[in-house]
Amino acid sequence: MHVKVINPNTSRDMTETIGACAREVAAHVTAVSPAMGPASIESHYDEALAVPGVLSELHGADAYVIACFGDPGLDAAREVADGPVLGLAEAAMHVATLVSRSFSVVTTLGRTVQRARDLADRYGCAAACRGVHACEIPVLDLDDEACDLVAEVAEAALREDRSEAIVLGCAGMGAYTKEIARRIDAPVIDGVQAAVTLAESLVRLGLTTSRKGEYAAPPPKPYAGLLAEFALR
Ligand SMILES: NC(=O)NC1=NC(=O)NC1=O
Repeated sequence: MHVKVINPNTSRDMTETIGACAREVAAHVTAVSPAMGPASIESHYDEALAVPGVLSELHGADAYVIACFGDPGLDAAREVADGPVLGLAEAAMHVATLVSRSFSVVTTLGRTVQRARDLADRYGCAAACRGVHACEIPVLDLDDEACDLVAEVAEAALREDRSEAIVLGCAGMGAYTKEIARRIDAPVIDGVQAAVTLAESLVRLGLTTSRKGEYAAPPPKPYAGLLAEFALR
């Protein structure tokens, strides 16, 4: 079973971190980053510019994970991938509802908070998502020292929201998962590990994206300019 984990940003260190987290829960994982895209994703603009690169990587595996908490390009990926596709937010939020009645999201910048709330609503998890809290830390500053800050925000989130679990709102936080769970004595869900595990489960169930309707293959048409190189068709 081969799961391809696609880091939509082009920061190699993050791709390494993401791959290491994924390999803790799955045997055959390839962690990649597209040749083109933003160094990190912290805005709608970054997210839009990350999608063509994500779509160009959807080949050569049994299942795919889009390893960014905004789930960039998830719906488009499901129209063209040859196996199931999971996003971090969707996977982590659903896993959180399997171990708690309510969860809080701890994310990077305040400007991405509403996006996380929108995704909770889209995935049917709005009632369980008691709050989204930002650490106000840029994605590429999520180094070892940042773990303390993320843990503090997680502890405060549980208290303020009266929630029962924490969803980490960035692929770059995955290395903190066990340490934060130890400090706050509550389940902490890393989207990378949740998505990889669910991806493998779908393959084991013999399930992939339905082609009946919204996720049917896109209608054939020309794609002009640079997109012609990346359009998977
Ligand atoms: N909320 C976030 O900042 N998400 C992310 N930006 C990235 O570049 N990767 C993420 O997971």
